[in-house]
Amino acid sequence: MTKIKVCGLRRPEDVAYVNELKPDYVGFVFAESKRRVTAAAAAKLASGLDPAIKKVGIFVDEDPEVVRSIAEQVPLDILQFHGHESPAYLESFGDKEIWKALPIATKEDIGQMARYPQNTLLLDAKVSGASGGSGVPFDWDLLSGADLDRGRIVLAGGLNPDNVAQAIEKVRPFAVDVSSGVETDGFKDYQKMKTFIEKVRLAPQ
Ligand SMILES: O=C(O)c1ccccc1NCC(=O)[C@H](O)[C@H](O)COP(=O)(O)O
Repeated sequence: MTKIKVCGLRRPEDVAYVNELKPDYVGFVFAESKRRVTAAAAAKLASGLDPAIKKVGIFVDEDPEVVRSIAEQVPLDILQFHGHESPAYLESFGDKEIWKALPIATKEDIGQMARYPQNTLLLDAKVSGASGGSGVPFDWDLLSGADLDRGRIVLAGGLNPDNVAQAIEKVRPFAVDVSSGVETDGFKDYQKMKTFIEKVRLAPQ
């Protein structure tokens, strides 16, 4: 079954929605973003989460000491990096599970996948001026010929209830990641989240 990550939780209502709908992962954005949360706010939200839902912290070219400090305050299961982090930077977090985001717009971008053989890769749209959470899909056909069996692939970028089944059929990712596609006016929307999760669970696997 394709796993589901809902990214960008920032309100107690968002926690109530995911506790009911039970995606596999939720994300807290600690990078520059309209969805940014402080470590204290994320810790409070995380304390109310169903413990079966894994917590992912999102960072962009952050000082590793700041990442470590946030991971001490918030019980993060996974660190997700959306900047220019090198393999050595990622290795500095030891055994912690890491997801490395790669922005994709061209076939050349696919070549970056080989740089990170150890990590789960999150393939996202490359959008000028945004590190993630843009709500824009990339051309999934760019992945034809890519080594999608190299390890876990998380598909992100502009997924929504209307396109997620097609995305799963085409890419067969380990997980799908959504943020903008389950929002209305910049806030998480219960009905969209519910429909998105239903579409994933009903998609032929
Ligand atoms: O969501 C953000 O605002 C964000 C900002 C900076 C770096 C990463 C960010 N999000 C990371 C995610 O995992 C998003 O879910 C992913 O980029 C997909 O977002 P969307 O296209 O809005 O579904």
